[in-house]
Amino acid sequence: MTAQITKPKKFALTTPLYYVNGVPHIGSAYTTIIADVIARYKRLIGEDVLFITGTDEHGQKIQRTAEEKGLLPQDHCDQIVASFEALWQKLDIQYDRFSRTTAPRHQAIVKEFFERVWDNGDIYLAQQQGWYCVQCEEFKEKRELLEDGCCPLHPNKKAEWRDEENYFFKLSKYQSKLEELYKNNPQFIEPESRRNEILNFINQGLQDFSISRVNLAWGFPIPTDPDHTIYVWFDALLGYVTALLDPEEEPTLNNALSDWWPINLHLIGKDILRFHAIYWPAMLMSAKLPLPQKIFGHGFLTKDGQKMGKSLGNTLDPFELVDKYGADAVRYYFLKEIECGKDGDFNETRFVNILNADLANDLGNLLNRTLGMTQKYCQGSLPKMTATELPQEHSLKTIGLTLGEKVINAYETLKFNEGCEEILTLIQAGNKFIDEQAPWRLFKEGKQAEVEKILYGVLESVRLAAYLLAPIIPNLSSKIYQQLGFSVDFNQSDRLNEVIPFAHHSQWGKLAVNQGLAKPQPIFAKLDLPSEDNP
Ligand SMILES: Nc1ncnc2c1ncn2[C@@H]1O[C@H](COP(=O)(O)OP(=O)(O)OP(=O)(O)O)[C@@H](O)[C@H]1O
Ligand SMILES: [Zn+2]
Repeated sequence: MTAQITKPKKFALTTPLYYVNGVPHIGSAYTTIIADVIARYKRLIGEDVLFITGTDEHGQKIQRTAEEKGLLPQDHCDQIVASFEALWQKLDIQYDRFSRTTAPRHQAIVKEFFERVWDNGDIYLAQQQGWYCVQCEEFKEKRELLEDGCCPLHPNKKAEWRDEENYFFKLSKYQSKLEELYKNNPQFIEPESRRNEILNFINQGLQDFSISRVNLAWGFPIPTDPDHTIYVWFDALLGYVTALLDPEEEPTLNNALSDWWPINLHLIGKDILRFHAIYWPAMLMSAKLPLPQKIFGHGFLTKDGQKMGKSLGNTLDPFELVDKYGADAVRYYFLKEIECGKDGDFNETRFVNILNADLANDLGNLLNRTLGMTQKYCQGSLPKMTATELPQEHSLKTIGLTLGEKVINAYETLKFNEGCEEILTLIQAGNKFIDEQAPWRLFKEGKQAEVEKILYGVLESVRLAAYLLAPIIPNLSSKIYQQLGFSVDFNQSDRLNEVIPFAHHSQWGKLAVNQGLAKPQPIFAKLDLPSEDNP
């Protein structure tokens, strides 16, 4: 008899390909952290993951930025790309592919795709007149602009009048097909508020959009007319497809789409929703290709209510933030404190307070004090008992038994803040349990079995919390697991599900009997409040 080998499920996800008009800021980091958490979660449950990020390097915005710096566009792009890569390393982002739209093989993919759409009769030449926001690389309706003619997302940049001959894509032809798509797949655009935004927009009737520019050197030429340059967005969206090629593979659409297409999730900010939820599926329909499964548009990190952005310069330096507080702290804060989908203001005092409360006081302290007591009362090894010996009404067991399922559901639906809250409930209950049960008193009274029972329940709670938080705080979870006697590093991305199988470790009561415990060491030192609050 031959054993049946079931192949793991595949999951491909992307961040936007970020414009290289400036070094990455905390907003770019926000999307990439969320995508990394999803990728890590999917790997942990044993799925085969392809996590794509990268950079969008063409267009007027980049050409102008390079000119201002007196650099060749390609040199400018290379410099900025290096800082993106450095930031992802600093934040422990485990991406599989970094897609750059200036890669020569990307040009081959764009050309082949363009030709498909052209052959389908969906491209024509016409006059384009309108207001163009170079920062968005998008035409805007007059009514969308602020009174002074600036784009609301870029209130320091005036939209520019354009009147030129462009190639157009027949978006209007796909109106009813797109309506059908949204109707038959209510989960294609999430969250609900973003879906409604797109439904409202499409209800006004879709207009064809121009997919070429004249008088712009920095980009790929239109294959049928080299006087025109392909519109940066047409090119950029295809960067997701190029990323699917294996490193040495010949760049053809067939090769690119053979293994990982269609992509399961495009994670983006709400600023680029229309491109992904309308233009992109229509372009794919025109090329007769399957559509991605889901577009999720999260909210903005804001400063005084305004979107933080490279163009506006009202951002925070993520390098500084990580240097000061560590990668896990930054990752945790954004996932726990901001509902994925809603906007969130960043405030450093709040940041420090949350981390001190959750990671230093609740989680770190619970591990530390419980391990300390285990050293003192149980000679440093795990109480010789199993979770089945704990009564059904045990307060931590009650929470722990259903926690895994709740947290899985939170990860699957991108409700990370709810997942974190659920886990914190167990941690806080653990601290309360120790205070109430006072094992130090029981130890003095010689009630060793009771002491062991208490410590086991609490250590198991910390273990379960650490496991379920591992996609968010991989370094802290590794430290906790190691102190609990497992030789595990959650940053080891392959075979994690074999070493610490999800089906087992995500459940309550799996701490092994007789496991050797390490000496307690604080996992997260309390942070100082930023200087303006700490005179
Ligand atoms: N303030 C923000 N909050 C959340 N995500 C952001 C923010 N700013 C940028 N992003 C992420 O980056 C994507 C946009 O990338 P882009 O390279 O255009 O950055 P940008 O800083 O918004 O640039 P610019 O200010 O020039 O428009 C968004 O879709 C989102 O994924
Ligand atoms: Zn704009």
